[in-house]
Amino acid sequence: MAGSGERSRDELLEEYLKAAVQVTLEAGQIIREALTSEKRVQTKSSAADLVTETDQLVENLIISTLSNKFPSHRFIGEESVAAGEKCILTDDPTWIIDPIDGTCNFVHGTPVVAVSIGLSVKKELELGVIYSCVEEKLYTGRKGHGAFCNGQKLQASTQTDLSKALILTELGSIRDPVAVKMLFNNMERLLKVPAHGIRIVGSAALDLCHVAAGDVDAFYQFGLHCWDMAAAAVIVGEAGGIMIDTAGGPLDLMSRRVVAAGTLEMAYQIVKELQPVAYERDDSTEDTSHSLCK
Ligand SMILES: O=P(O)(O)O[C@H]1[C@H](O)[C@@H](O)[C@H](O)[C@H](O)[C@@H]1O
Ligand SMILES: [Mg+2]
Ligand SMILES: [Mg+2]
Repeated sequence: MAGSGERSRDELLEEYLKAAVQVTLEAGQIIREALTSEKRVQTKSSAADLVTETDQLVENLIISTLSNKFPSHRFIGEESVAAGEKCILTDDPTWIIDPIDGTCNFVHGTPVVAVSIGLSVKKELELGVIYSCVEEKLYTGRKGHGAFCNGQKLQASTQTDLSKALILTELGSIRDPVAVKMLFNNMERLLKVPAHGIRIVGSAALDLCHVAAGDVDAFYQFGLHCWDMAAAAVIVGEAGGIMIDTAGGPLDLMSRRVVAAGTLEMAYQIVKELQPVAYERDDSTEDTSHSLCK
């Protein structure tokens, strides 16, 4: 039991959640205000993998704010990793940050953009905050304490039949013809079941919030990153949903692939239809770029 001077683990996690919410709302306002302004756009792993000065400014704001409050914490940020920082998860409290999820939407002024901040402690995802900046919908989840959208409790879908499912996915920023063909093949296989429909909104984090809210039945993707999934893994789990590997095993945060659904039965039916698209892991240190998608 913590002494009177020390805070309990529960109090610490509550403090972490509060700090994450505060900086997420601040970041969301910056993004909302910059949505229709002139942007300086650069590319990363492909001509469709975009980054703007707002992504970088927001990530710096989040990291500086949280590291000032919690100096012993570590950070995995999408744009810091793009600038060469390592994407390695240790036992230390680690914030896993996507400053703008939906940057391509942001560049085009499409109002489907989010900030995503997850926290891992001893390699366990403990809390997640995702803010849909234009809708002003704040999704939060803390392990063992439920998931909420603007304070309303979230409950994932109970649908177990793939032929009655509405599914979300993302094609990502890969433009290699073979990989694109494989991504479309997976969509075709699901439509042949036939699933009710497949939708693409351009933000994996918001896709996963829809799974947590129960207004779609499942999401899957090959090619997303740990910062797209970290916060959502807590929110989906706390809403009664499930996030697993595309091969059916437990979620592997660094694997660049995921199936999320309201029920395990739904997730397994999707796993059965999917053919793998191999991407280099987020935490990969070898040079495998010749054989894997980036
Ligand atoms: O780069 P941001 O942070 O916008 O993340 C998106 C990826 O770029 C897409 O490839 C991916 O398909 C998802 O849409 C993901 O949300
Ligand atoms: Mg992202
Ligand atoms: Mg991003």
